[in-house]
Amino acid sequence: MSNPVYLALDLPTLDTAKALATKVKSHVGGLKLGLEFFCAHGSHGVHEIAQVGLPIFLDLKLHDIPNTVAGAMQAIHVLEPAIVTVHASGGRAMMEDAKAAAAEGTKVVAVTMLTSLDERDLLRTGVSGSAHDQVMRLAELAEASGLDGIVCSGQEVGAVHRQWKKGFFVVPGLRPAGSATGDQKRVVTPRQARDDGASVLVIGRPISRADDPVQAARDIEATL
Ligand SMILES: O=C(O)c1cc(=O)[nH]c(=O)n1[C@@H]1O[C@H](COP(=O)(O)O)[C@@H](O)[C@H]1O
Repeated sequence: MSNPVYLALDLPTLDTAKALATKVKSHVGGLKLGLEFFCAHGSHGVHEIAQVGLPIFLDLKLHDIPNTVAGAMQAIHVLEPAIVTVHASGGRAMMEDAKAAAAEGTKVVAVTMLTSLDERDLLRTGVSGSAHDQVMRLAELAEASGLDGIVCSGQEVGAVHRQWKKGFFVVPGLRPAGSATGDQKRVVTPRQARDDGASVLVIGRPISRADDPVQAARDIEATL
């Protein structure tokens, strides 16, 4: 089985991101480039990181009217990402058009409820009920819209997997036992998420901020 860990390269410079990716590349299965990276380094940065030779997850979390999101999806064909994110709360038409505009080999997955939110945060956005119900509702909408899968926390992935057998599930908010959670609120261990059906494990700071990132990546790999 290939390594399910995608390393989140949320780092200040292109050089540090590329150096880290090169160092840990034998111990992770892919590289995730998010908003911080893309705003700073754009397409040029993505091409640079692609040279490391691992699949690229372009985490742009697109959320706009259908026409605009479809245009953005078309604009990134040239970057050949393995995975791209949109927000499920953008609605069915937006997700349908995003998938229709994506390149053939790109998986489009919908962010349901960010792992940095808990139920009190959800209520403040006007949504009452549990994180579980919110994720299940948006997962159903993403599946009906023809997407490949969703992003959710490890606390919900088991339930979503039981409901959507062939879905592709991206799980961030992962922390090895005993490590700092930082801004993440719905957290599980990488092993727990994998056992519950995660297809991809997104891990950033537990590797990138470790004193020895290679050892941290190896230690996580050994638990899987
Ligand atoms: O879409 C994501 O990747 C994502 C969704 C989500 O709900 N929570 C979440 O943390 N992420 C991303 O996953 C990564 C987690 O990083 P760490 O908390 O440092 O492991 C970051 O790059 C986030 O942007």
